[in-house]
Amino acid sequence: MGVMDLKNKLLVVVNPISGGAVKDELIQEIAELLNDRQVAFTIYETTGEKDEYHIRELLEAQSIQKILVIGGDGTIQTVAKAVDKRDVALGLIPAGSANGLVSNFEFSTNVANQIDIALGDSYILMDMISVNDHLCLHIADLGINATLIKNYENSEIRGKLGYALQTIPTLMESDLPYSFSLTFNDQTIHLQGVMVAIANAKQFGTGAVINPKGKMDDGVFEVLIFKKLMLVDILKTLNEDSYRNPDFVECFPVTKVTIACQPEVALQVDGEFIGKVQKVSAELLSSKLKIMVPAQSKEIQERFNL
Ligand SMILES: Nc1ncnc2c1ncn2[C@@H]1O[C@H](COP(=O)(O)OP(=O)(O)OP(=O)(O)O)[C@@H](O)[C@H]1O
Repeated sequence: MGVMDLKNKLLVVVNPISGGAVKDELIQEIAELLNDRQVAFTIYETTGEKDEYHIRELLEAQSIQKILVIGGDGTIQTVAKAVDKRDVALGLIPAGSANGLVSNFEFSTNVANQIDIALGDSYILMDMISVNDHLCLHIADLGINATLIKNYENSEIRGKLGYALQTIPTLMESDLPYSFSLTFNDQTIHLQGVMVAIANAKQFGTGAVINPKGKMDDGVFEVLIFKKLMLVDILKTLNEDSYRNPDFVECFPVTKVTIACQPEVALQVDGEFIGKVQKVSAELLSSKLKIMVPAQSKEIQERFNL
Protein backbone atom coordinates (compact mmCIF):
# COMPACT_ATOMS: atom_id res chain seq x y z
CA MET A 1 0.00 0.00 0.00
CA GLY A 2 1.40 3.42 -0.91
CA VAL A 3 0.58 6.89 0.39
CA MET A 4 -3.14 7.21 1.21
CA ASP A 5 -4.91 9.38 -1.28
CA LEU A 6 -8.27 7.89 -2.09
CA LYS A 7 -8.87 10.20 -5.03
CA ASN A 8 -5.87 8.74 -6.74
CA LYS A 9 -6.34 5.13 -5.84
CA LEU A 10 -4.86 2.68 -8.30
CA LEU A 11 -5.37 -1.06 -8.49
CA VAL A 12 -2.27 -2.86 -9.74
CA VAL A 13 -3.07 -6.25 -11.28
CA VAL A 14 -0.01 -8.45 -11.77
CA ASN A 15 0.13 -11.81 -13.52
CA PRO A 16 3.12 -13.53 -11.86
CA ILE A 17 3.56 -16.11 -14.66
CA SER A 18 2.92 -14.12 -17.89
CA GLY A 19 5.83 -14.06 -20.33
CA GLY A 20 7.51 -16.80 -18.32
CA ALA A 21 9.48 -14.18 -16.34
CA VAL A 22 9.77 -13.67 -12.58
CA LYS A 23 8.36 -10.23 -11.78
CA ASP A 24 9.62 -9.52 -8.26
CA GLU A 25 12.10 -6.87 -9.42
CA LEU A 26 9.60 -5.32 -11.84
CA ILE A 27 6.94 -5.09 -9.12
CA GLN A 28 9.48 -3.53 -6.75
CA GLU A 29 10.47 -0.98 -9.40
CA ILE A 30 6.82 -0.13 -10.14
CA ALA A 31 6.00 0.21 -6.43
CA GLU A 32 8.89 2.67 -6.04
CA LEU A 33 7.82 4.67 -9.10
CA LEU A 34 4.24 4.89 -7.78
CA ASN A 35 5.46 5.91 -4.31
CA ASP A 36 7.66 8.63 -5.89
CA ARG A 37 4.54 9.94 -7.64
CA GLN A 38 2.52 9.71 -4.41
CA VAL A 39 -0.06 7.38 -5.88
CA ALA A 40 -1.93 5.12 -3.46
CA PHE A 41 -2.23 1.59 -4.77
CA THR A 42 -3.36 -1.92 -3.96
CA ILE A 43 -1.67 -4.89 -5.58
CA TYR A 44 -3.69 -7.89 -6.74
CA GLU A 45 -1.73 -10.92 -7.98
CA THR A 46 -3.63 -13.17 -10.36
CA THR A 47 -3.87 -16.87 -9.57
CA GLY A 48 -5.52 -18.10 -12.77
CA GLU A 49 -8.67 -18.94 -10.73
CA LYS A 50 -11.67 -16.59 -10.46
CA ASP A 51 -9.48 -13.49 -11.06
CA GLU A 52 -12.28 -11.66 -12.87
CA TYR A 53 -14.54 -12.13 -9.86
CA HIS A 54 -11.89 -11.02 -7.32
CA ILE A 55 -10.95 -7.93 -9.36
CA ARG A 56 -14.62 -6.97 -9.64
CA GLU A 57 -14.95 -7.29 -5.87
CA LEU A 58 -12.01 -4.92 -5.39
CA LEU A 59 -13.55 -2.43 -7.85
CA GLU A 60 -16.82 -2.51 -5.94
CA ALA A 61 -15.22 -2.22 -2.49
CA GLN A 62 -12.75 0.58 -3.25
CA SER A 63 -12.95 3.85 -5.16
CA ILE A 64 -10.73 2.79 -8.05
CA GLN A 65 -10.61 4.79 -11.27
CA LYS A 66 -7.60 3.18 -12.87
CA ILE A 67 -6.07 -0.26 -13.08
CA LEU A 68 -2.43 -0.81 -13.91
CA VAL A 69 -2.19 -4.15 -15.70
CA ILE A 70 1.16 -5.98 -15.58
CA GLY A 71 0.84 -9.00 -17.85
CA GLY A 72 0.06 -10.14 -21.37
CA ASP A 73 -3.11 -10.04 -23.46
CA GLY A 74 -4.81 -12.69 -21.32
CA THR A 75 -4.39 -10.55 -18.23
CA ILE A 76 -5.73 -7.44 -20.02
CA GLN A 77 -8.72 -9.57 -21.12
CA THR A 78 -9.46 -10.67 -17.55
CA VAL A 79 -9.29 -7.07 -16.30
CA ALA A 80 -11.48 -5.82 -19.19
CA LYS A 81 -14.14 -8.39 -18.27
CA ALA A 82 -14.00 -7.40 -14.60
CA VAL A 83 -14.32 -3.68 -15.50
CA ASP A 84 -17.37 -4.46 -17.65
CA LYS A 85 -19.22 -1.17 -18.20
CA ARG A 86 -17.63 0.78 -15.31
CA ASP A 87 -15.76 4.01 -16.03
CA VAL A 88 -12.38 2.56 -15.04
CA ALA A 89 -9.32 3.16 -17.22
CA LEU A 90 -6.56 0.64 -17.91
CA GLY A 91 -2.86 1.55 -17.83
CA LEU A 92 -0.69 -1.10 -19.45
CA ILE A 93 2.72 -2.48 -18.48
CA PRO A 94 3.42 -5.10 -21.17
CA ALA A 95 4.77 -8.25 -19.51
CA GLY A 96 3.45 -11.13 -21.61
CA SER A 97 5.16 -13.35 -24.13
CA ALA A 98 3.73 -11.66 -27.22
CA ASN A 99 1.98 -8.45 -26.00
CA GLY A 100 -0.15 -8.30 -29.13
CA LEU A 101 -2.47 -5.51 -27.98
CA VAL A 102 0.23 -3.17 -26.65
CA SER A 103 2.31 -3.67 -29.82
CA ASN A 104 -0.39 -1.63 -31.61
CA PHE A 105 0.28 1.52 -29.58
CA GLU A 106 3.48 3.52 -29.71
CA PHE A 107 4.45 2.42 -26.23
CA SER A 108 7.79 3.09 -24.60
CA THR A 109 9.80 0.08 -23.45
CA ASN A 110 10.89 2.07 -20.38
CA VAL A 111 8.87 1.22 -17.27
CA ALA A 112 8.99 4.78 -15.84
CA ASN A 113 7.59 6.10 -19.14
CA GLN A 114 4.92 3.39 -19.14
CA ILE A 115 3.88 4.48 -15.63
CA ASP A 116 3.69 8.10 -16.79
CA ILE A 117 1.47 7.07 -19.72
CA ALA A 118 -0.76 5.10 -17.31
CA LEU A 119 -0.99 8.02 -14.88
CA GLY A 120 -1.39 10.62 -17.64
CA ASP A 121 -4.63 11.80 -19.21
CA SER A 122 -4.45 10.59 -22.82
CA TYR A 123 -6.74 7.67 -23.51
CA ILE A 124 -8.73 6.03 -26.26
CA LEU A 125 -12.16 4.45 -25.95
CA MET A 126 -11.28 1.15 -27.51
CA ASP A 127 -13.78 -0.95 -29.44
CA MET A 128 -14.48 -4.46 -28.22
CA ILE A 129 -15.89 -7.40 -30.17
CA SER A 130 -17.86 -10.42 -29.07
CA VAL A 131 -16.69 -13.54 -30.94
CA ASN A 132 -18.94 -16.54 -30.21
CA ASP A 133 -19.58 -14.88 -26.83
CA HIS A 134 -15.85 -14.55 -26.07
CA LEU A 135 -14.57 -11.03 -25.52
CA CYS A 136 -12.09 -10.03 -28.24
CA LEU A 137 -9.95 -6.92 -27.81
CA HIS A 138 -7.29 -7.57 -30.39
CA ILE A 139 -7.56 -10.24 -33.13
CA ALA A 140 -9.51 -13.47 -33.48
CA ASP A 141 -8.97 -15.84 -36.37
CA LEU A 142 -10.12 -19.07 -37.90
CA GLY A 143 -7.74 -21.38 -39.71
CA ILE A 144 -4.01 -21.70 -39.94
CA ASN A 145 -2.96 -19.28 -37.18
CA ALA A 146 -5.40 -20.73 -34.63
CA THR A 147 -4.13 -24.23 -35.44
CA LEU A 148 -0.62 -22.93 -34.80
CA ILE A 149 -1.66 -21.47 -31.45
CA LYS A 150 -3.28 -24.75 -30.42
CA ASN A 151 -0.08 -26.66 -31.16
CA TYR A 152 1.93 -24.00 -29.37
CA GLU A 153 -0.24 -24.25 -26.24
CA ASN A 154 0.32 -28.01 -26.27
CA SER A 155 4.08 -27.57 -26.44
CA GLU A 156 6.31 -26.90 -23.45
CA ILE A 157 7.90 -23.81 -24.92
CA ARG A 158 6.69 -20.32 -24.03
CA GLY A 159 7.80 -17.32 -26.05
CA LYS A 160 8.24 -16.55 -29.69
CA LEU A 161 10.53 -19.49 -30.41
CA GLY A 162 7.54 -21.71 -29.71
CA TYR A 163 5.63 -20.28 -32.65
CA ALA A 164 8.54 -20.82 -35.02
CA LEU A 165 9.09 -24.42 -33.97
CA GLN A 166 5.41 -25.22 -34.34
CA THR A 167 5.03 -23.78 -37.83
CA ILE A 168 6.32 -26.65 -39.94
CA PRO A 169 4.29 -29.53 -38.40
CA THR A 170 1.15 -27.35 -38.44
CA LEU A 171 1.48 -26.55 -42.12
CA MET A 172 2.01 -30.23 -42.92
CA GLU A 173 -0.93 -31.46 -40.82
CA SER A 174 -3.59 -28.97 -41.86
CA ASP A 175 -6.12 -29.69 -44.60
CA LEU A 176 -5.72 -26.44 -46.53
CA PRO A 177 -7.47 -24.56 -47.96
CA TYR A 178 -10.65 -24.34 -45.88
CA SER A 179 -14.09 -23.38 -47.26
CA PHE A 180 -15.69 -20.31 -45.68
CA SER A 181 -19.07 -18.59 -46.12
CA LEU A 182 -19.20 -15.05 -44.76
CA THR A 183 -22.38 -13.08 -44.19
CA PHE A 184 -22.14 -9.33 -43.57
CA ASN A 185 -23.92 -6.19 -44.74
CA ASP A 186 -26.79 -8.30 -46.19
CA GLN A 187 -24.54 -10.32 -48.49
CA THR A 188 -23.05 -13.80 -48.30
CA ILE A 189 -19.80 -14.71 -50.02
CA HIS A 190 -18.28 -18.17 -50.36
CA LEU A 191 -14.59 -18.72 -50.78
CA GLN A 192 -11.61 -20.86 -50.03
CA GLY A 193 -8.87 -19.59 -47.80
CA VAL A 194 -6.20 -20.42 -45.25
CA MET A 195 -7.42 -17.99 -42.61
CA VAL A 196 -10.23 -15.56 -41.80
CA ALA A 197 -9.31 -12.88 -39.28
CA ILE A 198 -11.63 -10.70 -37.21
CA ALA A 199 -9.42 -7.76 -36.35
CA ASN A 200 -9.84 -4.76 -34.13
CA ALA A 201 -6.10 -4.13 -34.20
CA LYS A 202 -3.48 -3.73 -36.92
CA GLN A 203 -0.87 -6.24 -35.94
CA PHE A 204 0.08 -9.34 -34.01
CA GLY A 205 2.67 -9.19 -31.23
CA THR A 206 5.21 -10.67 -33.66
CA GLY A 207 5.00 -7.41 -35.64
CA ALA A 208 3.04 -8.90 -38.57
CA VAL A 209 0.65 -6.16 -39.76
CA ILE A 210 -2.29 -8.22 -40.98
CA ASN A 211 -4.77 -5.34 -40.98
CA PRO A 212 -3.23 -2.05 -42.16
CA LYS A 213 -6.66 -0.34 -41.87
CA GLY A 214 -7.11 -1.38 -38.22
CA LYS A 215 -7.94 1.41 -35.79
CA MET A 216 -8.96 0.38 -32.33
CA ASP A 217 -11.39 3.24 -31.72
CA ASP A 218 -13.16 3.75 -35.06
CA GLY A 219 -16.41 1.89 -34.28
CA VAL A 220 -15.77 -0.86 -36.84
CA PHE A 221 -13.63 -3.96 -37.09
CA GLU A 222 -12.23 -5.63 -40.18
CA VAL A 223 -12.89 -9.11 -41.46
CA LEU A 224 -9.98 -10.30 -43.59
CA ILE A 225 -9.87 -13.36 -45.81
CA PHE A 226 -6.41 -14.72 -46.46
CA LYS A 227 -6.75 -16.81 -49.58
CA LYS A 228 -3.37 -18.49 -50.03
CA LEU A 229 -0.10 -18.90 -48.21
CA MET A 230 1.95 -16.59 -50.43
CA LEU A 231 5.39 -16.18 -48.94
CA VAL A 232 6.21 -12.83 -50.56
CA ASP A 233 2.88 -11.39 -49.37
CA ILE A 234 3.33 -12.81 -45.87
CA LEU A 235 6.71 -11.07 -45.72
CA LYS A 236 5.06 -7.83 -46.87
CA THR A 237 2.94 -7.84 -43.71
CA LEU A 238 6.14 -6.77 -41.93
CA ASN A 239 5.70 -3.42 -43.67
CA GLU A 240 2.69 -1.46 -42.46
CA ASP A 241 2.08 0.59 -45.60
CA SER A 242 2.64 -2.00 -48.28
CA TYR A 243 0.03 -2.66 -50.98
CA ARG A 244 -1.97 -5.84 -50.32
CA ASN A 245 -2.41 -8.19 -53.25
CA PRO A 246 -6.15 -9.07 -53.55
CA ASP A 247 -5.15 -12.64 -54.56
CA PHE A 248 -3.58 -12.88 -51.10
CA VAL A 249 -6.05 -11.03 -48.86
CA GLU A 250 -9.37 -9.18 -49.02
CA CYS A 251 -10.57 -6.87 -46.26
CA PHE A 252 -14.09 -5.68 -45.33
CA PRO A 253 -14.91 -3.21 -42.53
CA VAL A 254 -17.98 -4.43 -40.60
CA THR A 255 -19.77 -4.18 -37.27
CA LYS A 256 -21.22 -7.68 -37.51
CA VAL A 257 -20.30 -10.86 -39.39
CA THR A 258 -21.16 -14.54 -39.35
CA ILE A 259 -18.78 -17.10 -40.75
CA ALA A 260 -19.61 -20.72 -41.54
CA CYS A 261 -16.97 -23.33 -42.33
CA GLN A 262 -17.13 -26.91 -43.51
CA PRO A 263 -15.56 -29.02 -42.06
CA GLU A 264 -14.89 -27.39 -38.67
CA VAL A 265 -11.87 -25.05 -38.36
CA ALA A 266 -9.70 -23.98 -35.39
CA LEU A 267 -10.66 -20.66 -33.73
CA GLN A 268 -8.46 -18.46 -31.54
CA VAL A 269 -9.45 -15.25 -29.76
CA ASP A 270 -6.72 -12.85 -28.54
CA GLY A 271 -4.13 -15.64 -28.52
CA GLU A 272 -6.24 -18.25 -26.70
CA PHE A 273 -7.22 -21.38 -28.60
CA ILE A 274 -11.01 -21.79 -28.30
CA GLY A 275 -11.66 -25.00 -30.23
CA LYS A 276 -12.74 -26.21 -33.66
CA VAL A 277 -15.99 -24.62 -34.80
CA GLN A 278 -18.37 -24.65 -37.77
CA LYS A 279 -19.82 -21.20 -37.10
CA VAL A 280 -18.54 -17.89 -35.80
CA SER A 281 -20.70 -14.88 -34.94
CA ALA A 282 -18.80 -11.67 -34.31
CA GLU A 283 -20.35 -8.35 -33.34
CA LEU A 284 -19.10 -5.00 -32.12
CA LEU A 285 -20.07 -4.45 -28.49
CA SER A 286 -21.76 -1.22 -27.49
CA SER A 287 -19.41 -0.71 -24.53
CA LYS A 288 -15.87 0.63 -24.97
CA LEU A 289 -12.69 0.09 -22.96
CA LYS A 290 -10.77 3.12 -21.71
CA ILE A 291 -7.07 2.52 -22.40
CA MET A 292 -4.34 4.99 -21.46
CA VAL A 293 -2.04 5.66 -24.44
CA PRO A 294 0.94 7.93 -25.12
CA ALA A 295 -0.08 11.53 -25.88
CA GLN A 296 1.88 11.29 -29.15
CA SER A 297 0.07 8.14 -30.32
CA LYS A 298 -1.58 8.25 -33.76
CA GLU A 299 -5.07 7.82 -32.29
CA ILE A 300 -4.67 10.88 -30.04
CA GLN A 301 -3.06 12.99 -32.80
CA GLU A 302 -5.89 12.15 -35.22
CA ARG A 303 -8.65 12.81 -32.68
CA PHE A 304 -7.37 16.29 -31.91
CA ASN A 305 -6.10 16.98 -35.46
CA LEU A 306 -2.62 17.66 -34.12
N1 LIG B 1 -0.72 -17.24 -10.75
C1 LIG B 1 -1.02 -17.86 -11.89
N2 LIG B 1 -0.62 -19.13 -12.10
C2 LIG B 1 -0.90 -19.77 -13.26
N3 LIG B 1 -1.59 -19.21 -14.28
C3 LIG B 1 -2.00 -17.93 -14.14
C4 LIG B 1 -1.73 -17.20 -12.95
N4 LIG B 1 -2.27 -15.97 -13.09
C5 LIG B 1 -2.85 -15.92 -14.31
N5 LIG B 1 -2.69 -17.10 -14.95
C6 LIG B 1 -3.10 -17.42 -16.33
O1 LIG B 1 -2.28 -16.65 -17.21
C7 LIG B 1 -2.93 -16.53 -18.46
C8 LIG B 1 -2.79 -15.14 -19.02
O2 LIG B 1 -1.47 -14.90 -19.35
P1 LIG B 1 -1.13 -13.68 -20.31
O3 LIG B 1 -1.84 -13.83 -21.60
O4 LIG B 1 -1.30 -12.41 -19.58
O5 LIG B 1 0.41 -13.90 -20.51
P2 LIG B 1 1.20 -14.56 -21.71
O6 LIG B 1 0.44 -15.72 -22.21
O7 LIG B 1 2.60 -14.78 -21.28
O8 LIG B 1 1.23 -13.34 -22.70
P3 LIG B 1 0.66 -13.07 -24.17
O9 LIG B 1 -0.83 -13.23 -24.09
O10 LIG B 1 1.06 -11.64 -24.48
O11 LIG B 1 1.32 -14.08 -25.07
C9 LIG B 1 -4.40 -16.85 -18.21
O12 LIG B 1 -4.66 -18.10 -18.83
C10 LIG B 1 -4.50 -16.99 -16.69
O13 LIG B 1 -5.45 -17.95 -16.32
